Amino acid sequence: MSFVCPTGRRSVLICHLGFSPPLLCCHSRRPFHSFCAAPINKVSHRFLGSRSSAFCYSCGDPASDCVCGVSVGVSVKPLVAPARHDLGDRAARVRASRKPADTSGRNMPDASSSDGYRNQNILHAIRSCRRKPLIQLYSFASPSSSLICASLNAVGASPLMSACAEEIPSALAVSSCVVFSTAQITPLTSDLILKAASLLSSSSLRGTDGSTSSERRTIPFVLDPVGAGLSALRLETCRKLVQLQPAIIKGNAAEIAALCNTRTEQQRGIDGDGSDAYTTAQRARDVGLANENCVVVVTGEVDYVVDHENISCVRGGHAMMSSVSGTGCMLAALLAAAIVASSNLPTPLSTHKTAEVLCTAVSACAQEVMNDEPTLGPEGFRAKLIDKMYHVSFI
Ligand SMILES: Nc1ncnc2c1ncn2[C@@H]1O[C@H](COP(=O)(O)OP(=O)(O)O)[C@@H](O)[C@H]1O
Ligand SMILES: Cc1ncsc1CCOP(=O)(O)O
Repeated sequence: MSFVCPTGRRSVLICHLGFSPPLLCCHSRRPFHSFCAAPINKVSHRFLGSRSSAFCYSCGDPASDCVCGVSVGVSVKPLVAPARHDLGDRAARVRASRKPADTSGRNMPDASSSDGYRNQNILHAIRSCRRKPLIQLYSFASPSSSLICASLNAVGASPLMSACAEEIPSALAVSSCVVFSTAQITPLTSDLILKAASLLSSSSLRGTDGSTSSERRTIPFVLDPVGAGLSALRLETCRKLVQLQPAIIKGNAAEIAALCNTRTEQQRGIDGDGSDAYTTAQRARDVGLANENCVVVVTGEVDYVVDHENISCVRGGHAMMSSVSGTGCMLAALLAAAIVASSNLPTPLSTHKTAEVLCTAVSACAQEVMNDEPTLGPEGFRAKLIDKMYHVSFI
């Protein structure tokens, strides 16, 4: 059964109304038997009676374990929770449409088993930054550029795609975080990227106030090794960037496998090739690609986030994401914005945690879009995904 918020802001759903007292609408504060987009941990404590418990509508987990960060509503159940299949029709459909657990990584911690930040809405945190995070992006392919710019703008960050060698110092001086991609690599862009990355890691970068980077905060960078296994130029450029210590490397399993030297055959295009993402994440840790200073995100049907000790997985999302060129690049750009937002939080998140909550939030948005409109095709999905991220909000 679904309801529309009286303020008209969001359509939400409550599966079961056997609770007391009535819930309050998060936007209008009027008694109303549903919630509107709100962090589930906040609403559950404030509005639920002692005889009720809340389950996230989006992921189906108990409120306290929910990691979606973009919950669109909760289903309210009596305290003694009935079997999961008894949840309301739509929630059951959501669960049925979830991606199957990948068996090889089955027993590993996933995002929902983490600490008190599990409900952190990182997209909201990006929007809440006092100054818009400015993300400088190098060498992204034109098919991805519009999606990257739209998604960064949607969450309240600013994209900058300066591609001029002479402009590197001034572009970097105003950047909050940088993303290097090999999407549209040429010998010229490779030089450009490496020049910019070297400047980032040197102490000679001057801030707009004349200070050097060593006197102010360091500017982190994210590496998106697009098609790393496709050509020697891509692989060599990525290898050199890895030496310069990216904060996050984000790639599909084929790309990360190429960086780990586990693939000898040529990658076919830029898409994932069905390599096992979990094994690849383990390998990234074993060979030191993922280390104390560098988190590796291996994307695919299940995303894996790995550093020198932890591997966690993020389930969710929708297969439609792999039908849209640029969703991987978009994720890299949003990860960069999330790094900035996280460092501005009163208690900054670790880079591992930042990557985990960002992947979770993007996956949840994608899943919600397709749950709302299962008949969407790739073009509609693309637009709705941006709109969904734009409307993510806290009460
Ligand atoms: N089958 C799938 N189901 C759910 N999400 C997916 C699927 N395939 C890819 N994604 C998501 O799409 C985004 C891009 O991942 P991927 O397609 O692996 O990257 P790339 O576009 O770089 O090859 C990630 O957020 C990932 O979680
Ligand atoms: C079409 C294309 N060609 C080189 S890079 C690129 C887009 C990459 O998109 P994705 O983010 O899905 O890897």
